[in-house]
Amino acid sequence: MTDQLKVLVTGAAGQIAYSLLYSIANGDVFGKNVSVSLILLDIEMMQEALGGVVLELQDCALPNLKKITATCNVQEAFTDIDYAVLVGAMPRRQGMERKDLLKANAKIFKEQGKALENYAKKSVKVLVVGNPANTNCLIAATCAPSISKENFTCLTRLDHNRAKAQIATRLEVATSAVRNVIIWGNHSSTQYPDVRHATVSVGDEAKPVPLVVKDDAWLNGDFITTVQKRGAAIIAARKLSSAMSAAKAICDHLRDWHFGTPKGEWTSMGIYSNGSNYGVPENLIYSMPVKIDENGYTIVDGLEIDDRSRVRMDATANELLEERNEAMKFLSQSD
Ligand SMILES: NC(=O)C1=CN([C@@H]2O[C@H](COP(=O)(O)OP(=O)(O)OC[C@H]3O[C@@H](n4cnc5c(N)ncnc54)[C@H](O)[C@@H]3O)[C@@H](O)[C@H]2O)C=CC1
Ligand SMILES: O=C(O)CCC(=O)C(=O)O
Repeated sequence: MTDQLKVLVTGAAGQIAYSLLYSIANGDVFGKNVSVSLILLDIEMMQEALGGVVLELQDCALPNLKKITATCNVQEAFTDIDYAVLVGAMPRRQGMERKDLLKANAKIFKEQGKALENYAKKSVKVLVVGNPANTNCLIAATCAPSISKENFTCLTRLDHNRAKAQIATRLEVATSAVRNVIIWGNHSSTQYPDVRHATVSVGDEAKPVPLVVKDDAWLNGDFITTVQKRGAAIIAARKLSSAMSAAKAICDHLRDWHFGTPKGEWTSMGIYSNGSNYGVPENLIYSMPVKIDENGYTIVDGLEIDDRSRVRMDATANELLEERNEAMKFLSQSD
């Protein structure tokens, strides 16, 4: 494993980045033995604020942090990077759906997809966070045809963590006792948080979550809608979208992608669908359960999908197909 990494974070003067950068720079994501060069990209207007973030990172006196580059220059930002954490995008406000951001944010991911194609290492691993995350990720992947589609992922780990926490709270157990929840589909209110295959540790035994919860009405009702609408609930309360929990989820996603998932566990990631898993259409970024090792991720296969799940999985795929149609219109427009 390499002992030096070049990590780009976009939207670096924004609120998620403010909660994220310390953990990356401190070695909590890529390990304490790796020195990290951080590249911080934000738009020109934000350079003064970004300068302040640099001052603070310097003042943290972190031994792992080899170099910090703050820039609004896309070529400088994307050159030779190992990881691209694409956060920079407009967040939604109260009353909006995430897909309402597509028009504003598609051009960012078109430009950054091209920059990945032209300047990044071909092995670069890309995590798209900016909303609508799945479709922005598809846009970036489409604009970077020489980079493997497997290297493009979007963040659904926040939804995964939310699902886990809801079950743990309900059962009054630690979140670490709950394993193998799944988020299927879009990072939107159509996502399907699925605990049919999840387990909870009771003593030495891992028991199926539905058997321990013993409340199918809750699992098929309020549990699902709470996870689906959690982002909106946070916006309503904070008048700002989630940042601390988003940053934590980004760290979890990157750490698992870099080091692998724990034995016997899977996680949820928005990944490229080639059309051969769980009836998900080809050429979508769709969240699925994956296990990760030194060879990359593999989709957990063979999980039984019941009729109710099928309907939910198709509904979120249909929303992604609609978003893709919109996105392709933006891609066909000249710059
Ligand atoms: N997938 C997920 O689970 C989550 C996604 N999000 C999304 O992440 C995005 C960022 O959220 P926040 O940090 O709260 O927003 P923010 O508004 O605090 O920060 C966004 C930053 O991106 C910058 N930016 C805009 N265009 C850029 C470009 N072309 N290149 C580089 N930087 C650019 C802005 O100047 C700003 O500093 C939003 O789209 C939000 O909806 C937020 C939480 C969870
Ligand atoms: O909900 C949003 O639009 C922004 C934040 C987000 O994606 C989330 O909290 O899940």
